[in-house]
Amino acid sequence: MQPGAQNATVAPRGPLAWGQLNFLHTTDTHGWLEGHLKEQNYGADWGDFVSFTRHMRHKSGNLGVDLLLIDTGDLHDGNGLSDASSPNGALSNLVFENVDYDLLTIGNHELYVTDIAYETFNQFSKVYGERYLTSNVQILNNQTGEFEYIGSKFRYFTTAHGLRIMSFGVLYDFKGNSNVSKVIKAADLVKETWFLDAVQYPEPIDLFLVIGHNPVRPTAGGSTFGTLYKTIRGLRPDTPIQAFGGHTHIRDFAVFDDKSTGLESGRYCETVGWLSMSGINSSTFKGNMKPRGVPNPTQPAVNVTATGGNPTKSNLLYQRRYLDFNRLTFAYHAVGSQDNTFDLHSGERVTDLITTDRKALNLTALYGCAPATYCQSCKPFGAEGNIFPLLATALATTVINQSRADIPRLIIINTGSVRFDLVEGPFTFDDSFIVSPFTDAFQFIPDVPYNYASQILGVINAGPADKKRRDLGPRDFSFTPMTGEVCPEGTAEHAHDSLKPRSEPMTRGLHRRQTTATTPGYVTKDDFGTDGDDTIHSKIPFYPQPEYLQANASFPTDGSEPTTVDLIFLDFIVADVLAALKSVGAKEAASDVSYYLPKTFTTNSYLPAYAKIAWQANVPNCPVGAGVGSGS
Ligand SMILES: O=c1ccn([C@@H]2O[C@H](COP(=O)(O)O)[C@@H](O)[C@H]2O)c(=O)[nH]1
Ligand SMILES: [Zn+2]
Ligand SMILES: [Zn+2]
Repeated sequence: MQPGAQNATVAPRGPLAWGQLNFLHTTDTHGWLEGHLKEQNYGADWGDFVSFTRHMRHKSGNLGVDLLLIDTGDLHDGNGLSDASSPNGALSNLVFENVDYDLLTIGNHELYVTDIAYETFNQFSKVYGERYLTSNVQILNNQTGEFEYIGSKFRYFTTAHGLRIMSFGVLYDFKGNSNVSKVIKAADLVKETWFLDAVQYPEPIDLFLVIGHNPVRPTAGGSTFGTLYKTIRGLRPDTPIQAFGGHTHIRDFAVFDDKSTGLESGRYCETVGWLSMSGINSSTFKGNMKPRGVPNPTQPAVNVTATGGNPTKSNLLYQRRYLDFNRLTFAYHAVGSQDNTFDLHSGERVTDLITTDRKALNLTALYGCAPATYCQSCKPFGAEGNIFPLLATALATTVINQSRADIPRLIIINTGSVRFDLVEGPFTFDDSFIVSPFTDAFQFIPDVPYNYASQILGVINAGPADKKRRDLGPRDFSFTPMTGEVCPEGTAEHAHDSLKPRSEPMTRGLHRRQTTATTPGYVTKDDFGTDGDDTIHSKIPFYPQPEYLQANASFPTDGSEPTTVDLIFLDFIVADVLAALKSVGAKEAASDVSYYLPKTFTTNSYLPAYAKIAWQANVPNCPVGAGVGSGS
């Protein structure tokens, strides 16, 4: 745990059930390897996770069962530890690599920027070798001029206790990658000869493992698991298929059929997914089907939340759990691994490395003192305490081209560029990445007639979901409801609703007010019901937010409308803005677009610039630790 972080106070609901085959799953860590320094629920760091995984491996050995560790990508963009280095991930990947994963796959955030794509290919993928699966992602080899797979297309392997597994790693049909990589669509992948040959491999297959940076629920917009599942099931009617997904940042568990399920394990080092299963038929399995001295999995693959459920004929039994990323949880579940000492030298070394990196990156450098907590979804859009009015003020204050400062301007950003709540108290270099990590720059079209410019926000916010995010294919799921997000109707419903806006799962400001034994946090409903959260939490209010935010500045002071405005927007959303201009009949087009500010002033710049202007005076009286700690 990093200096200043706190441990959780509420223990897990009970011991984990261990089966014949067990999994620990992380996804969408986005650089949060230092842990959540301002929240008790998620206070563990990557060093604690290293100790935990080693204890769990040891325990699996004692129990005579298999344990596989899986990660499904998105390693950067979201935290200073990953994003303050160049290229981002250069230091955090070295921390991440201390976990001995069995299978990993690539996320979209490894492919937006060419340097990062090559760092992933040349460095990260080599650390894990054949365990890094990229069944549908290739990169340009500069030497040969040919595209080659970044990692392995598939991996056929036998576990320590003799299970024979065929595995694939499939990224959703991502379209926002830089031009040095190629993402092969799932519909094409499943027609490729090598894929069909791997599914019909001549050696016995006891289980298919399909991991992907890919929403795990096949019916979720944007997921390609349905395509993969149908193809494999069509050729192999009786073999269990187990999926692990990501990208939508939710806790979710989906039942595909009586021997196929999928787990998705949240985001940002808030969640470690646990899945155990027994009943896999295998002539070579030499371990224990029902390990003794621990609970064993009991749930058949029946969707208990669907009306009527679905019948099961298979012998497979499962348990899924979503573990909170804190030391109390890790120590609780590691008990019995060898002795009473949770911290291992290997873990402590990683904790020290993170501390050293944080110092070297100067992550605690202070821009100002935030006077309050501003959350992404715990308050209605525009309400006091909602982050977006603050961001509109910050944009209006800082996005100024001095040569055009007096010209009225509209500034539009995508709310997806905002990744986390902004907490009362010190606003640091680290926090600047936590809230707004991307480096999207501000473009503009000068002198757009106001009657056109004023319609753009409405058009893009009302636009069909499949037009909203440039990096997703048709049936985009811009909703991304963090399941754990404490939504009034329960989280899984949101996961199925492709029109719900993106949101965030926790509201740190609220945590301070909680005084009962249950702390606010994830409350998940999935196909196995409502008992998946390892620590029982109370709900946090959730309000959907629009996809785009607009600020205005230098408007006439007499309240009249300007005739023309500078229409400013992020380069990330230029295509959406141009399409909207066209749809309202404006003549402005791509050739009219240029940069409003130097490209170095980005979505990661405007909040620090604003904090220096508005929040520096508060620094001497800054309540250090304000907004910190759930349940305190
Ligand atoms: O340059 C960028 C890149 C991404 N975004 C936003 O992030 C999401 C994708 O994040 P995931 O973690 O993969 O879900 C994308 O849809 C954008 O909303 C961005 O704003 N700028
Ligand atoms: Zn992600
Ligand atoms: Zn993603």
